[in-house]
Amino acid sequence: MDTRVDARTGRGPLVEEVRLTPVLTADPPLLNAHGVHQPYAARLVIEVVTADGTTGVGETYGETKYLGHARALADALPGLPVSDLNGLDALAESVCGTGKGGGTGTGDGDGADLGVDVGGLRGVQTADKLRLSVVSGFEVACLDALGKSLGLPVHALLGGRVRDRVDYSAYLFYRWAAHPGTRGETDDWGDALDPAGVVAQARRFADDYGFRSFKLKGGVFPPDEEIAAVRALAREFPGHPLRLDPNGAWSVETSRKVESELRDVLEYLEDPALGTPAMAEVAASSQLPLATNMCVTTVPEIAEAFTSDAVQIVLSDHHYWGGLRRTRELAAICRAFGVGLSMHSNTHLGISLAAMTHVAATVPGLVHACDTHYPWQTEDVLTRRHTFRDGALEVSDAPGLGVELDRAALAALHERWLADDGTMRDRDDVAAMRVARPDWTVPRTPRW
Ligand SMILES: O=C([O-])C(=O)C[C@H](O)[C@@H](O)C(=O)[O-]
Ligand SMILES: [Mg+2]
Repeated sequence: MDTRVDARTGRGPLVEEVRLTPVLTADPPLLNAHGVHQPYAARLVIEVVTADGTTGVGETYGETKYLGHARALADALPGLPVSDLNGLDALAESVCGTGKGGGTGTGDGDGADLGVDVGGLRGVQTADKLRLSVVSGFEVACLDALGKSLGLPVHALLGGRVRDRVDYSAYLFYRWAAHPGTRGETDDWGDALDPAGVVAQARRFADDYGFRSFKLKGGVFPPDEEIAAVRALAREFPGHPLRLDPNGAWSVETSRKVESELRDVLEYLEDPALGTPAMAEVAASSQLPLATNMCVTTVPEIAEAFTSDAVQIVLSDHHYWGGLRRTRELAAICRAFGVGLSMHSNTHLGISLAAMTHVAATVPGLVHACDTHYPWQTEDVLTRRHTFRDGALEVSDAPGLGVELDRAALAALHERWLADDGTMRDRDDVAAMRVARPDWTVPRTPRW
């Protein structure tokens, strides 16, 4: 019997089993407004096995607070048709909670606002966003399984690709050569702590991967030093799209000063100031577009930000927006308001990069290269790493995501997670900074 599609219901095969594998993947000592990356970052690999013997893979954040929801959803999912993605959303609401008191499972189900996530780097943390971040990994795994089952690539399930390649930008970080303390892997990038170091890093990104757009993670040094670094990049790469992102570390006044000094070389300025009202003040006098992955990260934040013209580009992230279909919904809302769309990235593995590439391939009018941390990740759970050519990834037409799990690599990264005493399982850039600077505390905002 053909179990791919049920002739009576028109639905895909039923989910039989869900496997969750939390992992710790090596992360370099990348600096940001809050501190430094820990030596290892937690990710969760989700496998959905269906009745026709297909396995789909997805990936999302792996911190402890995500795992509780993921376990509840994994227990509830068997029996649902893998094509029933609206059913997946509803199921997640019932087992994880909605932020409106509707939850019966591990979700806290009350009080939408849980504060900010990882020191605010991922924006506000609400009960809904937590659930959506978990759902995103399951949705990708279901789409991968369904695509494999039907012999179709994920982009086809989203309506089909409108481009053959997706452009990515080089994500430049101030960084140390090695992690302080006793833990962590080493790499051969060396440090980058001044304009010359930033330019050398960008040169390597350009030579090795062909990236043409460059984003510098700022908010690390006083603004004048970061302005000098961007100026140095503009001299080395004249005419290339450049971005600077201090993660809201500047006051409105400082943001305006930086904007006026860099408006001739930047493509956009990303989250110069914290929160929609401050962004709107900066935007009012800015000749540069402002981009965000901090003040617009949930649907309820859209109306104020768009109607006050606080942001001109939203950096979507399918993890916290709730998956690939919701990313396309966000894209439609952005189009309606004349707001641009591109993509944000945290530390992630190749499964998420494949998912980002599939959805990006289907979004019309994607004119800005997407962010990705992937080149910083020396480890992966795939049998074949993604290869950037001319700063872009080819859109795969293989069934599903077009990636294959490397079970030995997955097991090794899971072993590391099991062996960890808990310090690396929850991202804490402030604690990681304290290893080098015991007096380090959460920087006040705005810092400059
Ligand atoms: O604002 C951004 O682009 C990010 O939040 C990306 C990452 O979180 C980045 O800041 C990091 O990992 O340090
Ligand atoms: Mg950002």
